[in-house]
Amino acid sequence: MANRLSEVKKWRILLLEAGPEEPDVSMIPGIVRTLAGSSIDWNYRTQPEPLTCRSIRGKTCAWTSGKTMGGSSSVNYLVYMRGNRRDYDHWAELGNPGWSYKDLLPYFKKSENNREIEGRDPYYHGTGGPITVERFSYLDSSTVMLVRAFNETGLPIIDLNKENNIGTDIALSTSRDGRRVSTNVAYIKPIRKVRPNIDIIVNAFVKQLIINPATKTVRGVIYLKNGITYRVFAKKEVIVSSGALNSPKLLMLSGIGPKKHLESLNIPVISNLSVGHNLQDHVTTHGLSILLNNKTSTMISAKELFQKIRKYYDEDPKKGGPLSATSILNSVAFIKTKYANEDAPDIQFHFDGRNVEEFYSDPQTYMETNILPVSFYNGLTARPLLLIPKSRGIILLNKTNPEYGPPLIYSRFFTVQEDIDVMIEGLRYAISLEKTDAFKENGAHFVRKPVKNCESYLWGSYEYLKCLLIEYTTTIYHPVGTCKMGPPTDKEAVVDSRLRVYGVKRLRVVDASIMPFIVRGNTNIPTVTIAERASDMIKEDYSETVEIL
Ligand SMILES: Cc1cc2nc3c(=O)[nH]c(=O)nc-3n(C[C@H](O)[C@H](O)[C@H](O)COP(=O)(O)OP(=O)(O)OC[C@H]3O[C@@H](n4cnc5c(N)ncnc54)[C@H](O)[C@@H]3O)c2cc1C
Repeated sequence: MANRLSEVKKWRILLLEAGPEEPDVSMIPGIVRTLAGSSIDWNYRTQPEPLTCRSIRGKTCAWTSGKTMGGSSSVNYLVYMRGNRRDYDHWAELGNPGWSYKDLLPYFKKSENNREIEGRDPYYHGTGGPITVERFSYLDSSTVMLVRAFNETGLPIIDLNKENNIGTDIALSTSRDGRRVSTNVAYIKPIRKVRPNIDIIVNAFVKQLIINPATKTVRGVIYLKNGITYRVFAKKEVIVSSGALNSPKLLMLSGIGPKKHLESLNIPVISNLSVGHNLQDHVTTHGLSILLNNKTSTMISAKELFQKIRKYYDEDPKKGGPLSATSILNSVAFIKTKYANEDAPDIQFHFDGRNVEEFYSDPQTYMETNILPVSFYNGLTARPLLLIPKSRGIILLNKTNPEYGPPLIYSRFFTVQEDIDVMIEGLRYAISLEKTDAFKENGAHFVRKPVKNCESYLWGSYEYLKCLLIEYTTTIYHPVGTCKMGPPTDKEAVVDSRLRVYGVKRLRVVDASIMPFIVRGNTNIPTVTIAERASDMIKEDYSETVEIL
């Protein structure tokens, strides 16, 4: 947003970011796990609930979210994915003109600098955009094995970023020469200190919007930096892009949200809207493990690990090797189970590497402490993701400390039975991969030993798989929907199709929170596309022609 809006020479843009500058460490794809729980993570956790995260420490799940320039795109797993045509056509059908797949395809292409264009259809892919997109040069045998295995089950190997994404492939990544390309790297770094009309303040925590209660007009924001409170005023408008967890928090603190909830906290209500409702994410489980054999295990000693790190640092300009990639995380497949009622997938598969013995000996501790680079493992965890959940969560303000305390995240995963049933289909599909030649040749097999707290069920049975979902719940951190876009007739809508907040003037929300329904794929590029689309809408609304500085 800040990049595209500052293309208009006569506009002045102020970008406030609660976190610090993006640290160098986040550039290294292979050590992405170290970023969760670090000082550039908001370190939020879900609230305890009966059907989720029961065997995770404190019966709550971590919900990692980036707190740095680039936001979650600076801590994410770099998978480049757009979702399915139906996702966007559905948004438009709900009464959101301008958001169909046809409307958005030019914006997907606009942000993309695809360095593998020879093998791809230029109708769908762009080469002139700020986000470099390529495959990691490092590939290990398990990554290839998984795509081969899915292919053997009948899934075609396809470009997963066309309109229909039922199939499998090794995913593209938002990286360049073995380094992360976050939105900060792509959009902000190139224009910083180049365009005189953009100011960026980091470590600036926005506490509240300044709203004239009589006219319901947003005038600016109040932010805190180094213990000092500042008030800053906008001539045109304020755009909130704090992500699906923090945008609803900021709106509610400013009096925009569900009346009853705000009144219970003595917050004067400016606009009574369903802010924080409609929370959706791609839920999955840590519970299912695949063991590899000595030949395909990539586990290394501590000494070798240090050598790899040194090698990564020394390589220039193009980084290679295991630290330059997120290896196994890039084997992706999309399937349609018997529950899908559209010609589109309802399960996506991701895999993660793990040390199987350590996981089994103490799953809780392993999950909270595993920060080994992702390319080193002796086993895998198979993660079917629920692409179109029916359950809906909610975000509320923290009663004891609404301003500085974390928001209360009630994921409410699996509160609709069908979500469990679809996921069980996904888990069974994953287990069926064991029969493929690809698995057999790689010596890969499922560990048929029940995990802790699910011992009373027969491994592989419906009840056992359900137990994995409820005890070892996780998401891959794709929260969306909490400031839902919709027409005025939609009682849950928070913003209209031009992303203006209902009942308040001069305020928009532009981030993953506006998605009315979650997309069938990873959410970074869809969010970038929302920002690209919204920037043009804002320029249209002010009838501005762009003159690049
Ligand atoms: C661990 C992880 C792995 C992921 N993996 C992938 C992946 O591989 N592929 C993919 O496509 N997607 C992935 N995602 C999801 C994707 O990164 C997000 O959907 C996307 O970045 C969301 O963008 P956003 O702008 O809505 O929010 P964010 O990126 O979260 O940005 C919000 C920004 O606002 C700032 N902020 C919040 N509150 C305030 C405040 N009060 N004052 C000032 N600033 C504030 C935050 O610090 C942050 O910088 C992953 C996410 C995570 C966390």
